[in-house]
Amino acid sequence: MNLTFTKMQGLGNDFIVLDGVRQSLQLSAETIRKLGDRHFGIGFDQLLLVEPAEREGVDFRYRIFNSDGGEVEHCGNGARCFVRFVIDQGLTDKTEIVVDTAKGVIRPKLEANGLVTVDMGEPRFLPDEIPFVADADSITYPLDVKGEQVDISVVSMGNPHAVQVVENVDSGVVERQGPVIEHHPRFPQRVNAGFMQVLNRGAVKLRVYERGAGETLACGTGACAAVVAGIRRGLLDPTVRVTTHGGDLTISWHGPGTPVMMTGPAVSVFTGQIEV
Ligand SMILES: N[C@H](CCC[C@H](N)C(=O)O)C(=O)O
Repeated sequence: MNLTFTKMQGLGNDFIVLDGVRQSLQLSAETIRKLGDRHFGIGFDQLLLVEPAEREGVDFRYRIFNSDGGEVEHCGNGARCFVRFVIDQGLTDKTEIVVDTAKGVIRPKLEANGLVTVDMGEPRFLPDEIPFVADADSITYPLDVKGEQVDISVVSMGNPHAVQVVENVDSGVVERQGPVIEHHPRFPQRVNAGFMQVLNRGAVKLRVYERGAGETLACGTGACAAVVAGIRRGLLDPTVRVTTHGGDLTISWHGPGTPVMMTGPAVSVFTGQIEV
């Protein structure tokens, strides 16, 4: 089958986006892994599949697959690229879109300045909601990382995140601890491992070693989880600039019962075709 795809990126977190509205697509995990291979395939962190809405009041459905072939619940940078894609492809004439994802409904909006703002939904914290193995709910949890004792916060944005506050994100801690935390036995569905360096109450640096993809240049849900964790720890104000290796995101959260809001860029790189 000849597959048309659009290569996109949000702060260097890169995707291929497929139109599952005008064509019916069923891709196996093996095909997704092959497409995601940066040497033998196209290469991406995640594959985004745009599908027709399945119910009233929703414009589209959007599915997300990591480069390891696994389907996941949510992707923040991907949500921004999704909006850019459906508008560029003429699949909608709206600029504010209601989208069904595996984690629930999100509402991305293309702003007049070309950036995209996404209502990322409410964060969840209870261990069972992550999922994370713990005896009780807490702001932080001690975690043994192959002999290193660290304190993490756990946050679900629909997908699981373990967030640490570190002195220096570029000290080697991401390379050393990221893969170990991703596969830590206390995370039954694995986890995205975030490392946050607090610069001041309105600015952080963040690196994320992602579940099923390894370290990415930026992680939207990871930025949301990190800001929420920092606010709950009393370290951050409600609106924060998150600086990643791929660039800056603006994240806002006003406490329990409110959604996390994310604003950032979305860029189409090229469109191509490939035989699958
Ligand atoms: N890069 C995505 C996160 C993908 C999440 C995926 N790595 C997982 O949850 O397994 C983002 O911008 O939010």
